[in-house]
Amino acid sequence: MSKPKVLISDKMDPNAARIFEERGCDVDVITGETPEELKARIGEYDGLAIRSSTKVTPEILDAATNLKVIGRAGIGVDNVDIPYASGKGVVVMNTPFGNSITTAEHAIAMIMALARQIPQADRRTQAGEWPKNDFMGVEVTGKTLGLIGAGNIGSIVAARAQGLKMKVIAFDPFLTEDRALEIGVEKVDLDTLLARADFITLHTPLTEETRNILSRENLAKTKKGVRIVNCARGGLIDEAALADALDSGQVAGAALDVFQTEPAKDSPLFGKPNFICTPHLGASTTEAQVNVALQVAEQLADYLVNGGVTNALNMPSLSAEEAPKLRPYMKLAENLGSLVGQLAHGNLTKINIEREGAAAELSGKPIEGAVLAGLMRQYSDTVNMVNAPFLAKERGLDIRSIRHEKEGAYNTLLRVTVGTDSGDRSVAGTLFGADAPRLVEIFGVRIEAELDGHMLYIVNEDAPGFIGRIGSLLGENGINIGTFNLGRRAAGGEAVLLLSVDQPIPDEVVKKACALEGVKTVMPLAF
Ligand SMILES: NC(=O)c1ccc[n+]([C@@H]2O[C@H](COP(=O)([O-])OP(=O)(O)OC[C@H]3O[C@@H](n4cnc5c(N)ncnc54)[C@H](O)[C@@H]3O)[C@@H](O)[C@H]2O)c1
Ligand SMILES: O=C(O)[C@H](O)COP(=O)(O)O
Repeated sequence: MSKPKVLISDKMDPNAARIFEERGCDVDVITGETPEELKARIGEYDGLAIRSSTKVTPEILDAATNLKVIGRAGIGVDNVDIPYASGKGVVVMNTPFGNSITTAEHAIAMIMALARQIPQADRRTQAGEWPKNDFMGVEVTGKTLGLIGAGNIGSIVAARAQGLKMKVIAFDPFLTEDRALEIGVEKVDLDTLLARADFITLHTPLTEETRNILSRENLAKTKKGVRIVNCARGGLIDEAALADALDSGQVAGAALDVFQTEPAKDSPLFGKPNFICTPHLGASTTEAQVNVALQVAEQLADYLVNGGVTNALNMPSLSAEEAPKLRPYMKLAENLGSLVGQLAHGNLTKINIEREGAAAELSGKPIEGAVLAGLMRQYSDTVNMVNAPFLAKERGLDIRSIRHEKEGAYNTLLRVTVGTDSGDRSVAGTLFGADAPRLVEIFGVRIEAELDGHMLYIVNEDAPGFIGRIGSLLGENGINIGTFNLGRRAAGGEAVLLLSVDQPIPDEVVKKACALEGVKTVMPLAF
């Protein structure tokens, strides 16, 4: 049998190539190629090892006719089109913890550099100026640090900042009071954090919820003279608004490691006296790069040589025997988790996963993992079916798997109920035939829908003419409807509409839909 072939397409510690060879793979290290060059080459390879520079787009994946696995030596996988890779049957793995300490240390270094303007003072001192009177710093002792995102990296930053005698407050919808207590931070809402923090540091993935979380409006709500650090992802801050806030003095200093467009060759922030930056160096230490290179090579080689799955973002760990029976349930479970995660807002406290009829005969753990991965992917791009239950428990979520042997209206059913501040919310689904997952109930309303691609969820008053109005609105905006699914509580009561559409729905169309007569809720969804 020929050896699996792996391409390392981003700069990576040489230990990665060594491990691939030792584990029985052929490996090429070819970095810095253009997308066209990579597209021409990728067809030869079974495995692809990357960092953040290689963009794994649908075009690359279409050309990757032999590709079985992509390994990200690092955390963020926003450079990989995971749904498209999943559709092509390509497993995507990352190394969720290998560079967390290093990145947290970079954030702390940025906080200190901002407090004492070290880069600016260094530049002028080395230019022979000796500008001793131009750099009055601030102490961090006793200051309030606001964490936006208190996951792996955020909680390490919290521990380090506490060592510096800072008071740490955190905004993170997935942070439970127990976990907050454990890491010694005060859990607050975003507006409180903005109003109270002397320093703000961001540690969330880039999602639809976090994009622009420091918008112009939110920057205006900050404490005057705040200092801001972003070592997470570009796109979390409105860079033009930040530049204005630095000019006005609302923000006293900002330090970015990541930019909306990378490589950042130009930015409204460049040249501002109170702005410092690094070129996405958060993970760049010898220690972190050795960690992630070793881990990614071990994981990819194990999958290619032995079929073992570790830290996969789009695949559960399954034995060869169970796999075919469980696979359609896993898809249903992940979709139900994702649906309830996208629709249920507020602090989640509990999750009940009920299996009824034929589903009750199956192993509960993979189904639980799939529900939690779907649910938590809204909050973190490091979550997978293997680590989702662990992360959910660590964050204090009360998770219950419940079996009902007796069949109800369906001979097999999964029901996911989440408890939030505003009450319990529940969705349910079944399989049509042996393997076609279908949603059959949403928040108490019976409906039948396939959850796939881009969708629009609408709750409206059940009244004549509404379907025509929404159809016309989407048509006028060039949005093609794929499927149209309706349900209602009672005639003339609340109705639910779930549409699948061929493209993402722009914000302005969502706003127009919200303004239609009788509409109560409009939410774009993605599966
Ligand atoms: N600069 C770098 O080189 C570098 C290196 C490593 C990681 N990163 C990035 O850092 C980020 C954090 O990594 P991590 O390992 O801590 O991830 P993580 O998944 O452990 O933590 C992310 C946290 O963000 C929280 N979150 C999600 N949505 C939120 C929202 N709307 N508001 C507030 N909090 C929200 C989650 O609940 C979670 O606790 C990722 O984007 C990762 O890609 C950057
Ligand atoms: O998400 C990550 O792990 C970081 O952004 C590191 O990216 P890099 O490996 O390209 O430095």
